[in-house]
Amino acid sequence: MSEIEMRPGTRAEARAAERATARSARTGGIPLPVRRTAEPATDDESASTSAASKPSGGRAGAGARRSLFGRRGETPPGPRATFRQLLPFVFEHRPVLIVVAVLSIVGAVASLAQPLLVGRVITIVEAGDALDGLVWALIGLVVLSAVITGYQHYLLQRTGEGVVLSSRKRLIAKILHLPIAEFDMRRTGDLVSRVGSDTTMLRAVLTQGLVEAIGGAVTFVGAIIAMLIIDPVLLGLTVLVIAVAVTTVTLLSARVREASRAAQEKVGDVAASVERAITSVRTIRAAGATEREVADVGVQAEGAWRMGVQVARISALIVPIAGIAMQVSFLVVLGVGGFRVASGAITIADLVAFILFLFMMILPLGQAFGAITSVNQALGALGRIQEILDLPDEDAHDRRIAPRAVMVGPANEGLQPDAAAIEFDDVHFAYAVTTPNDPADPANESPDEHLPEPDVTDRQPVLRGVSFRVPRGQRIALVGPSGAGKSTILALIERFYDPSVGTVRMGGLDLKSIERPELRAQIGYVEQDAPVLAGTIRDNLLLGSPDATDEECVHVLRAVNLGGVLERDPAGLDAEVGENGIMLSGGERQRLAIARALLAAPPILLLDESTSSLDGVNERMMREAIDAVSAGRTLIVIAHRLSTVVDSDRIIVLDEGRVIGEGTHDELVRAVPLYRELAEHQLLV
Ligand SMILES: Nc1ncnc2c1ncn2[C@@H]1O[C@H](COP(=O)(O)OP(=O)(O)OP(=O)(O)O)[C@@H](O)[C@H]1O
Repeated sequence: MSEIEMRPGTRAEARAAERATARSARTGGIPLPVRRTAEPATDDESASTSAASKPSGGRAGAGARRSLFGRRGETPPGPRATFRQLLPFVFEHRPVLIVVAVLSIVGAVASLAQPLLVGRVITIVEAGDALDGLVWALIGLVVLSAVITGYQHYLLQRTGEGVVLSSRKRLIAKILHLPIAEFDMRRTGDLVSRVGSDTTMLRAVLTQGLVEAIGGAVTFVGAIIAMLIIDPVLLGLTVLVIAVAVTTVTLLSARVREASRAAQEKVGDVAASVERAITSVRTIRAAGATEREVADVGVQAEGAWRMGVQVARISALIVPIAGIAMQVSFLVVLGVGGFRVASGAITIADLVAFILFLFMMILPLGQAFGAITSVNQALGALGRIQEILDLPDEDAHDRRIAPRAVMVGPANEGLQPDAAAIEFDDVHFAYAVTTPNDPADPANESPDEHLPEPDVTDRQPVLRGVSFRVPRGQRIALVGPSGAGKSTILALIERFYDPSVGTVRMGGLDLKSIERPELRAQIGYVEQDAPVLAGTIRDNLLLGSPDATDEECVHVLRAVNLGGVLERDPAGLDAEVGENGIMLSGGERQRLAIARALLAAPPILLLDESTSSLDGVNERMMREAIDAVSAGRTLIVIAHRLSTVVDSDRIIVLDEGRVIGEGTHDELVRAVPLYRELAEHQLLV
């Protein structure tokens, strides 16, 4: 299995490895011991980790990863959608579809009238009578059919685009509301592929599928009735041939659906690999790994190609089956029909009309076969879409446990003024990691759907009984070795995750009783990594405060020592920052993110200090920025350079998920060996 294929299943491990590599940089070059919680969780601890951090998408969650664990290159069954799940997407466009259906019926009737007119023309010509307006009527019918077909085609294409649009909107809205834990376990590229590629498959249902089948059905039934009237014997023979073809196609269609779903999953794998390669292009280049990455993505692309070819192979069987059915029935009708004309059972005009009706019957049959293929392909893709749509939102769990949040009305209503701004009370937490079972193990087969159940394994605790208080208006620093759990503490305050045991409070209220938007309105959060989005400086600043004026933007930029970036580019606030803010230095990115948080003027600011750009100038600028932002608000800073936080009101020292010391810099240097070690390495004592 390639490195890329392994990736999602081992994400936490990969992350741990990355952290290990970055460790010395993160501690400012201090050779701190790796603080890994190697011992197994106690019962108490593992119990404590379950509820909140389990991935919500249990079975569904496994689907995205399942293809990566396939047996001998086969893709095990993945998420499947039913025809009923497809209907809401189609029925959203009911009015247009009704128009199309009516047009189809009119077109079908116009088509059905043509053989009758042709038969009539032959009879009149045979009798030597005048045709009068019959030819014109025939031409009119042909033109009418063509116009109806063209307009119907346009309407269907347009509606197909509408289905793609609405499915994309629903999917992206759902993705952006998923619990953060879902993103820990899913590959970005695969999610992007579902929005981009899977949704387009739904279009085919309309353009080549369902609605044309309505007109087709009318033509088909009409033709059968006409043929029955003309010659039941000939019809019987024709139906026999066609019944064989229909049975074969129906059997093949299930395989089309499965192969199509697998093909879409492979496309998701390709997208995930491409996303990884592009987002890490500098690292890959620097590591001389470009060709290997190209080859790896190529392998993924070939996987997608192989599955695409498999779909083509199965679909290709359907086309000749329809063709053979048509030819055989034509030959049968021609041969047997010739005998019947010779024996006087039917006239030549009847035979010609019968043959024309035969074509009319076979055409919708071909359409129906096409519809079966495209509907099955769409169901394959819809399975992947529905898998995400069925996941609960971030706040779904809250709605179950707290139907009405304690805080109603303005965000700070209900907060107790004299309570601590933030308080951790015996908090335990572990990230849940879902590892798909090996599908090769029959014990893992779930009998009903043959889907291996994910094995949700609670991992070692990251926080173990953490308690501390952050009084209002104070500046608190969290320090400790890499992996001690500092960023996790901020993630719990933001409610990206909930504690497994214990309580986190804001203003005396359990965070779980505060609705997330209200909670987050109280908090500014500056992440450690990639905190800047592609776009302009203005885009970045206005992200959380869309109504801020230019003056306010410039003011916060200056407050964090970023006035310079405005001067060096004539575009000023409209200067582009590049993908992930690549056009800015690491320190500037961090300060731009602080400015963004500052603009919203939150009473509480969480700052996960960057581990990079720790040269003297940046460090000074960061210290000044922190001074500026701490005025009049509660500030919790994760510090990797103690110099930026020595003058904090209090410093909390964490190690292996526990608070091992708390106090001022001087107190901690005296009392906590780990802190003294940190301070010594950073030449602060
Ligand atoms: N999303 C996640 N999924 C699974 N494990 C995670 C996740 N985030 C962090 N961890 C693990 O939790 C532990 C604590 O991580 P955390 O980021 O809180 O540490 P930290 O003290 O902030 O480290 P650093 O100083 O290096 O940023 C680490 O072992 C890490 O691998």
